[in-house]
Amino acid sequence: MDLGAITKYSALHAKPNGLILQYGTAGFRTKAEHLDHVMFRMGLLAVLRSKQTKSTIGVMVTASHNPEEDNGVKLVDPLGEMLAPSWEEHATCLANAEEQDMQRVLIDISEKEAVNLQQDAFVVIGRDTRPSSEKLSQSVIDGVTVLGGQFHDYGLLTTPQLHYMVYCRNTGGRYGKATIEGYYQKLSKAFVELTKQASCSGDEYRSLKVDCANGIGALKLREMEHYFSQGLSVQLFNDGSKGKLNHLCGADFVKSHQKPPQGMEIKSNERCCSFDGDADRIVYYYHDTDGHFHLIDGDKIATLISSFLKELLVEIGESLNIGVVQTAYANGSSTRYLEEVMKVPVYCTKTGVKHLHHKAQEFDIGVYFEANGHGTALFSTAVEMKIKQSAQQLEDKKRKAAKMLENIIDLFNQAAGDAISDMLVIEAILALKGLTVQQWDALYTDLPNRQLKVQVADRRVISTTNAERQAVTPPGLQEAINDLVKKYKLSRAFVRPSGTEDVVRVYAEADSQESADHLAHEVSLAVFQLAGGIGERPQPGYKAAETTHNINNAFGPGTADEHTVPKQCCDGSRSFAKETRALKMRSAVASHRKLIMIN
Ligand SMILES: CC(=O)N[C@H]1[C@@H](OP(=O)(O)O)O[C@H](CO)[C@@H](O)[C@@H]1O
Ligand SMILES: [Mg+2]
Repeated sequence: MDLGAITKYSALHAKPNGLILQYGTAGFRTKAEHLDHVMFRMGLLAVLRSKQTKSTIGVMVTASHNPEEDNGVKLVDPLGEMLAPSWEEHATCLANAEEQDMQRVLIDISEKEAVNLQQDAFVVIGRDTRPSSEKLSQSVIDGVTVLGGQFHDYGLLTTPQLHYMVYCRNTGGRYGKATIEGYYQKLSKAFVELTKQASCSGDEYRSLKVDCANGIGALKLREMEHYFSQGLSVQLFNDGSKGKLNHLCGADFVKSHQKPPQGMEIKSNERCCSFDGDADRIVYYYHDTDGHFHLIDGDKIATLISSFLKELLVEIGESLNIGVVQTAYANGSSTRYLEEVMKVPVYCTKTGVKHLHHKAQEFDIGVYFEANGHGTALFSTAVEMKIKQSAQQLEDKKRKAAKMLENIIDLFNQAAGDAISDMLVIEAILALKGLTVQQWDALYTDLPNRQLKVQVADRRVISTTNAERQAVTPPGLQEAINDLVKKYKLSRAFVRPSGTEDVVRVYAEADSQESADHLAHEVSLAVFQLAGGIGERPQPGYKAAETTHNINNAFGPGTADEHTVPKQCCDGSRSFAKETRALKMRSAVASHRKLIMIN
């Protein structure tokens, strides 16, 4: 380690005084202008991690669904997964070290992790379309180079494409070719093979409207579309030619506001979907003939996928264990449907895909999705081999099912949730099963729900257990929530400190939108009173409703307030549900009566 060179170059990427950032659920995220030193230092850290693991490490420059002015960075571990937790701590230490402490921190990390400094290092870098991303990724490269690491800069990539590249490079090409062409070819070949097998189609034309959030997804989907055009025609909206990244569009906007994005004209019953800013999340939606908006979120995507996989396994005659992994945000109706109707075991983990991913790895086939549309399916190596064999050996119908499963396995991005890959999986399943978007939506009816956020002086006063569904501290909070939940039917509520913003999130679910709204408000008040609320008391009518563009994993001076956008009013999004869903809900409520109540 040339400590002199590190000190010299580090001074060119100086840390702003007093700024403290934390490696959160999705790496570092804050205003782009505060990130130069973090990028340089993550270049250094990626080299150490690469030396330690003797593998290629990825660095992705993106702030996903955050506003265009923000940016962020995260490291990708050898099998394309999120950085190991102990290294997240190193990342936080290194990012916050004062200039004079940099050498010591680097040596500390190397010693603690027994890094062989003589080992070669290789780092691959990708970035999204933000104006700040190119310069910031150059700072990553500076960090890599000064520690003597080799690198390959992929330039513009979606986040899951970078995860794919890392996975390919560390598995000797068995997973696929580590080029953008390799990615397009692997996925498209599997998709075209699958759709060729579809004899009937629920929708007359296989066409789909895609809102690309004015982000990288537009560029990559445009590059890719001719590879799979035989099986699907896509119409791109919010492709970055005029609108601002993530502004009033994208998966996060659609999910949290439960309304369509701007810039997309939707005719009734047309199938539409939205990507987020770095194309690792996807949600579907449509307008029914009465003009009502229907959202199909990650929970319903997981249901479609797992039921299809289960059917194929039955057809092949294989009894492999398949599990679905969700978080506490999963709609209660989805969990119930999966467990009681589909008879699939469901597990709940903490928020953040790294938790879901790890749990999903425990099954032969693990399907995981966050409600916001981030997820994928994982297949154990043994399953992949078994299915490959079956696709060669079995007869007729069974063989056809095994072949389908083989292609589906290739179509998933098993390194990370991937909007493009998930979109193709969903389109293939709908075509193969001859399902329309309405039929898919009708699998179950979501319980009305509400998400709010509350500002407190220090969100760390809230600690949770049981996959974040129960608050352990501050004292009295969980008891207060229990009492409130008892007042409503089919109700459930929980609170947790966000890992990406300086807020406490509140989630409530009940038999009607009014009840869910009331419960969420009352729980917000309990948080405000018992967990040190600051600013205005939560008001009914959702002044403190979830907004799309709030960030904060910063604790330092000049960070918290600066990055919190003014609270917006939510439009009570599901008001349409009041009249039109009354009927549907009655039957959902009736069937829920059989359930053991979570309250
Ligand atoms: C309720 C919710 O959607 N939370 C999101 C959000 O995490 P929070 O820890 O809730 O801020 O950002 C994460 C990273 O993108 C994502 O994994 C997660 O699902
Ligand atoms: Mg994202």
